[in-house]
Amino acid sequence: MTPRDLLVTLFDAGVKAVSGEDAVTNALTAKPCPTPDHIIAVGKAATAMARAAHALFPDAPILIVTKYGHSGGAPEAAEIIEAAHPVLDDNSLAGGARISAVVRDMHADSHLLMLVSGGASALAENPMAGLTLADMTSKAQALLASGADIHAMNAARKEMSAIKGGKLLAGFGGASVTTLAISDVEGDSLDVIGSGIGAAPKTPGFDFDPRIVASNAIARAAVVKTAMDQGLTLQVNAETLYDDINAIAPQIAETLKNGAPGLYVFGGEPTVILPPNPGQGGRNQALALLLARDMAGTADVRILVAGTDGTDGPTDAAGAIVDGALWEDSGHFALERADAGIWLDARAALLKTGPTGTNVMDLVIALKS
Ligand SMILES: Nc1ncnc2c1ncn2[C@@H]1O[C@H](COP(=O)(O)OP(=O)(O)O)[C@@H](O)[C@H]1O
Ligand SMILES: O=C(O)[C@@H](CO)OP(=O)(O)O
Repeated sequence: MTPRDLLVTLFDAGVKAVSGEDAVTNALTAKPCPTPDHIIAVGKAATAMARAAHALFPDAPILIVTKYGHSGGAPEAAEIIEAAHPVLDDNSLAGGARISAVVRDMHADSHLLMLVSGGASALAENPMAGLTLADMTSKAQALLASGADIHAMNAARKEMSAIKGGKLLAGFGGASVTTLAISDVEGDSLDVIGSGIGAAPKTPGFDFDPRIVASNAIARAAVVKTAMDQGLTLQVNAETLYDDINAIAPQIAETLKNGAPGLYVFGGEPTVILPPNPGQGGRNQALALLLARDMAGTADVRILVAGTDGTDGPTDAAGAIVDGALWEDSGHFALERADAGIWLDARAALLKTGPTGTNVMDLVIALKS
């Protein structure tokens, strides 16, 4: 296996361990929930999670609200709404309205199964009275471009929303709710995932069983296990990617240059400050290009940087694979213009997986020989 193939194999193993389908099947096999009267799946991994729930409860009606292009393979009878991400659009309002209606209309002894994954914040929205779609999109765009982390983004979203931060389930009049969530946030808190669309206020008037069924830590553990099965030595496994990419790249480069041969795995979700009129890329492609710069001239390290959802920013690449031989000075211009995607594509360094059916933030996997 080439080093590049090995990196892709390790990434695939990490993603598979947190796949929407396996996460839901395993959770409901380990601890079953009551037969749902309705299944609501919302987020980028909604289709995969819904498929697993449908296999267990084939008669339950299903509503899927997911990103454009992410509903392939959905159960035939499912009601599907596709919407925009990371900045919401009219369809996000349609998704939010439909979710609200389903929850509101459930009868007194009903059970609701909520399947939540990252992206739900933008994909389904119901603005507080007096706010328009334009109010919400301009706020989201400003926060995204300012490098705000997901906690700051979601605090603002909860204030403007009538269905986030536990407000959706506050309108549930049934008997019980099971929320299964795939975490794409630091700390794996249900209040933050999808801005808390599947969370409940402190003492809900129904039986509530919330569970985190997949996370970045679970993905990294699978990467490490697969690598060790191949005889590699683990040097670092850490969830430290929670800073600006310009701060993170030199730190990782130092660790790799000074460290022993073997496997280095980092997880998290770095932030990016975008220039006006950014080019093509995402935070993983930008971080990959920074690492190519910082590792330039080295011969013993190869690094994969990718989003586990398979779509890095508004592009069709998951991320990139770089090494010390890739860098050229034109990379500086690509970095300034936030155009890493074009630069990496021209050098056949992009990693394209297509939507993966899960989303547990990002992975940096490095092999030092
Ligand atoms: N041209 C670009 N270069 C680098 N980062 C970008 C670019 N365009 C968008 N981004 C970043 O992509 C992120 C949104 O990507 P996305 O993968 O959809 O989000 P998430 O993984 O949080 O769901 C934002 O952090 C944004 O700053
Ligand atoms: O939906 C959201 O609020 C967040 C966190 O779950 O996900 P994303 O960063 O994909 O928008």
